[in-house]
Amino acid sequence: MTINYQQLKDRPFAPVHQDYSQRDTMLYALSLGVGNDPLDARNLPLVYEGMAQPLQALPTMSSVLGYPGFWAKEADTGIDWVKLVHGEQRTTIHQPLPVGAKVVGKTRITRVIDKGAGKGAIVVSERSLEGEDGTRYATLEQVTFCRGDGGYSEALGGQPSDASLPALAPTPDTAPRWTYTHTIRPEAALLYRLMGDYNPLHADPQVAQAAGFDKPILHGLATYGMVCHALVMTACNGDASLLRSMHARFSSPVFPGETLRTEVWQEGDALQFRALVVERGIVVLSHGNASIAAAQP
Ligand SMILES: CCCCCCC[C@@H](O)CC(=O)SCCNC(=O)CCNC(=O)[C@H](O)C(C)(C)COP(=O)(O)OP(=O)(O)OC[C@H]1O[C@@H](n2cnc3c(N)ncnc32)[C@H](O)[C@@H]1OP(=O)(O)O
Repeated sequence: MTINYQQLKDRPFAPVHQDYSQRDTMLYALSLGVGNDPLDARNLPLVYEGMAQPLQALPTMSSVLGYPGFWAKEADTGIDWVKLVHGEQRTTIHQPLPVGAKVVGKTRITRVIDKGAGKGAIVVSERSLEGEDGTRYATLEQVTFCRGDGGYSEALGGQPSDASLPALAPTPDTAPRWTYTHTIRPEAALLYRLMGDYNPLHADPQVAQAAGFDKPILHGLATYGMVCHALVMTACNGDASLLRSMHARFSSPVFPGETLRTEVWQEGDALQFRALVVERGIVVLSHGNASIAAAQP
């Protein structure tokens, strides 16, 4: 299998229409473990519709709506799908997501980048998430690191390679303003895949081993959703509607059952963040940059 640059750039994606309800919104949050700390009532408006504060959708729910599925597995892509991992996710929020709506996701591939033989290739796709009434909710950029596809530009008589996305700033060396800890349930990946990413890497031990991991790893977007929850609980003081953008790099795999600690820095409306696995002491999500609607006290 070899990536065909032009075929990939031109790959058509049918618009994905989705009608989701407040039950889906609560299930999304529950799949990330929201609510497993019953003593923190600020979590309840994300998972329970009966509070005085109305139910809210976590902003990263946009990453599972209008999602085109695990299309990299289709033979026409030429991608060695077993070896791919999610590299980065960048989300720009135009309007807070309703807790239920009819939406449509429109996906296109914007960049294909050769990192060199033995290193990998990067595929960047962009999805516009819109309401069926034309409201723009979010623009999502997904960076896929295709570990098995490096050196494609030398194949097929020579192929182009696009410029990389602008680099994300690393987090500061100073102490973070906030930390927030999530206990990741052992079955978290089996639950999260039901949000629409059925990549067997997250469920099947044999596929995980073929990809070079001891066991199935957690979806990058599950870690991303947990970190978004941490941002909402800290810098947004529980108000999910304040988040305006959230960009981050997946720097190392996370395994279900581990403990995730998110660290957050704030300067005015700009946030920086990263997340570590406590048991192994390693950074798993880095280069986190976000913005919020107004500086919080
Ligand atoms: C297409 C269909 C869509 C499908 C979407 C995804 C579907 C999901 O089901 C899949 C998942 O959720 S996988 C789980 C989440 N992701 C991960 O666990 C990946 C963790 N990260 C890694 O393993 C390494 O960082 C790794 C392997 C990514 C890179 O490590 P190294 O090879 O050691 O990289 P390094 O030598 O440090 O750098 C080489 C060049 O690559 C750039 N880079 C590094 N990490 C990156 C990352 N995470 N994302 C994007 N680019 C990255 C570096 O900047 C460097 O670039 P340059 O040579 O230009 O300086």
